[in-house]
Amino acid sequence: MNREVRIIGAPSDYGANRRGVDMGPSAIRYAGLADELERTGLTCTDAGDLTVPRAEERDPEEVQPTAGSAKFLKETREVCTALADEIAETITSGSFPLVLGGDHSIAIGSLNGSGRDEDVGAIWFDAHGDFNTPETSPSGNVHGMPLAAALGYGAFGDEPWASGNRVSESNVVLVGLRSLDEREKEDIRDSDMTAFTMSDIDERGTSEVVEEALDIATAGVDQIHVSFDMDWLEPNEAPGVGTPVRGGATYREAHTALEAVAERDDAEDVLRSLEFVEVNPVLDERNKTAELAVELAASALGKRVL
Ligand SMILES: NC(=[NH2+])NCCC[C@H](N)C(=O)O
Ligand SMILES: [Mn+2]
Ligand SMILES: [Mn+2]
Repeated sequence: MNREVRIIGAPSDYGANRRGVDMGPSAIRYAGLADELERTGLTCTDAGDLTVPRAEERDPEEVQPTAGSAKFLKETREVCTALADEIAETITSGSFPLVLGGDHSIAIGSLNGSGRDEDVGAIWFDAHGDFNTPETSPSGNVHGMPLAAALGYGAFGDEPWASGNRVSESNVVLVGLRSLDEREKEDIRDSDMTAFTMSDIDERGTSEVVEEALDIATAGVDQIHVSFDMDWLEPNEAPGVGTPVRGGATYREAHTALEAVAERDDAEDVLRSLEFVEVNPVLDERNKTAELAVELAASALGKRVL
């Protein structure tokens, strides 16, 4: 990474069913993000946190799980619009946006900001597909919907964020899936995205899968957004997440994956923006998950063992 890194906190928990993920950005900063990036040889500035509507004012009705809806859409729109603007400005100014979530709903803003002026691809490291729509979601939680939202599926087709970006669907690659809802499976299969499951990683190995993901994500576009959900990892490595799923990536696989991203970026300048989401300090063990996010951010941005 040869650009100045600009840290942007997006402390929203409106897309998740468990509170606490709004404290993710502080936990990651507290775990030493800026120092670690500087030790890696990067210059970085911290833009602070975006303003998020006050949780105290949330509608208690919307806190209940409701299939076939999208909870806190107004608040999510507000956060994502601000985030998209911040990312687009950061890129225009020649810096590199490193976004700290917050739950994964903030990625609607990240994809919009990253894909505002240019066709972009995306790699999505996640246990989940995050491809539900308000119609298909079993939970109503928008953190299970950001890819469908940014690409304008279902009721999201009417949202300004669907037409407001140039994310190219055939350049979107999901990596390491292991928990999908039934309708979501069908919709991923029917989409133009590419999906690699945890079984693909078991059979072929992390390096090969991530190299292929990078080839697909960058085919015909210059740059990509990388979205990293901490629940991609095995829960014992990353206990501080709201929706843990067994059978995740190991500590070493996670570093391997992000080192591959960094190497490709070194050679071809492919990284346009990067985010780490779903760190929930309330559920964490002594900030372990935030500390891991710091390590992984450094790997993605060029830290090497030797
Ligand atoms: N970003 C996440 N952790 N997403 C979890 C989504 C879980 C489930 N598929 C849902 O729609 O509710
Ligand atoms: Mn996710
Ligand atoms: Mn997830």
